Amino acid sequence: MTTDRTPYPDAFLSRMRDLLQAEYQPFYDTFSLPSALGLRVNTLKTSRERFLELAPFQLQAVPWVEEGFYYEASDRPGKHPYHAAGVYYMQEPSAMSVAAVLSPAPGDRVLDLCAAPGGKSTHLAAQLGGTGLLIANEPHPQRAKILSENIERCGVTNALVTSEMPDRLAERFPAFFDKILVDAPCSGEGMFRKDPDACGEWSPEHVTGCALRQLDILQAAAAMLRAGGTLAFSTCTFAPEENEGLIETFLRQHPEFEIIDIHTFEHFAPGRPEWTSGGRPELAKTARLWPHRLRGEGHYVAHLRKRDGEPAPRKKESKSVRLPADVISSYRQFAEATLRRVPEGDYLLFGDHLYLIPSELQHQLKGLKVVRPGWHLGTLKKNRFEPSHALALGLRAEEILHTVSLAADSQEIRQYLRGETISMDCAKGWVVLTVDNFPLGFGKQSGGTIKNHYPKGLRWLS
Ligand SMILES: C[S@@+](CC[C@H](N)C(=O)[O-])C[C@H]1O[C@@H](n2cnc3c(N)ncnc32)[C@H](O)[C@@H]1O
Repeated sequence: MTTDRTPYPDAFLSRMRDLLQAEYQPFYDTFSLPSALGLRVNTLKTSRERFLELAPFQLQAVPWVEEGFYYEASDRPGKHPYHAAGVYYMQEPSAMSVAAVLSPAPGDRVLDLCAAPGGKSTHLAAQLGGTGLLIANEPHPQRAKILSENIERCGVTNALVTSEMPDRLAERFPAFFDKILVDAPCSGEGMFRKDPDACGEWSPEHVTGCALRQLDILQAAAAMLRAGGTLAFSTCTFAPEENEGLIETFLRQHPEFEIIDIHTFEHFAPGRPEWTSGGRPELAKTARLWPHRLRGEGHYVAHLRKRDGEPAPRKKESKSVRLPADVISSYRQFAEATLRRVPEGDYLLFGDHLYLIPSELQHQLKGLKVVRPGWHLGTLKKNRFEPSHALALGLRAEEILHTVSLAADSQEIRQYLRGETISMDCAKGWVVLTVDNFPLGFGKQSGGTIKNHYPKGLRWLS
């Protein structure tokens, strides 16, 4: 039931009033304020400083993430060619805190278990800087596709996208990962202001159901973390059952885990042990992001370390699978004629599609639903090689022999993003079109015209 004043369920509001007491009014007042809009610079593509020189937006720094900025609605960054080039990811500012807490180190094996649409996966990938390995998993097939497109747009070359239930992955990857993120499906109370329709599904029973599902997901995550590894658990809800209460239940069942204090970020408020049945004081080391205390939506983050358990399996020297010689030679012929750096490593042929994949996973993927097995290089078509969009977006302009550099406000950029041909005399054959030196995609020049290879599904409407 809702009051006629707000779309928010009465039971939700009265629970928040009981929990927050004197803080309830400032909390409640935020529901009539606009949500903060955020974008995060993709450091796989550029630095924070260079972005600030180039970006035509009204930006203010998000205090808890160096790469994060607030923008104004009139900036419309989703309509700028930089977005198509993966220069930034539009992400709710509080949500940026989670990868900042998990903070993977170069070379880590990282799992993002509930990953679509990919805000936190692309942040984790940027932190890895092309090293190590990221598995971004999303069980819902349609959402996994969107996740995969975002991984591609952001130029991530060391990630796999899977679409599995967590327990199926846990069978395959025991004690495998150094860092795991569980950004759990939740009752979404923290997003009610941004999206009042999200209230429709809410009920006290829904909250209980979410907590049960989160515990299952956490159990699978625990099995996949190596001894000494760390795990971040986050939700965008206020319900204690899905936050401190869930972590308390998990710790009771998993004494090998401990909470790491994340109060190095001054804007975060401590977790609330008094809102759980057991009241374990260390729950105060988890963090709550409150909309009345910072410029962002409601979020909860817990950072856990697995003290002991199985060590990570050693990296296996897997024998790379040999591909037919004509496949490799057709790829190399293309790459040597088009690129300054030829991406090489362990290849995988998936139908006609050629990928580079992390070698240690060659034999672990069989039987899993894999949406993107690695960096898609291109497709073999009757003895010729056609490069993929992912190849263009995973390269830096300096790594490409022939680029056509377009200004962000040029007519040609809009033509290209709409899928139109462009009249231009440049190097014959494959070229990469760039916006201010950020690759946007392939085209093929002949007779003074560049044929458009920007993917049909991504094209801008006229
Ligand atoms: C909060 S969203 C993730 C947002 C994402 N991390 C991001 O930053 O863009 C939770 C995701 O978990 C997925 N999900 C639902 N049930 C799941 C399950 N049992 N195991 C793993 N993920 C699940 C949902 O489809 C949804 O995409």
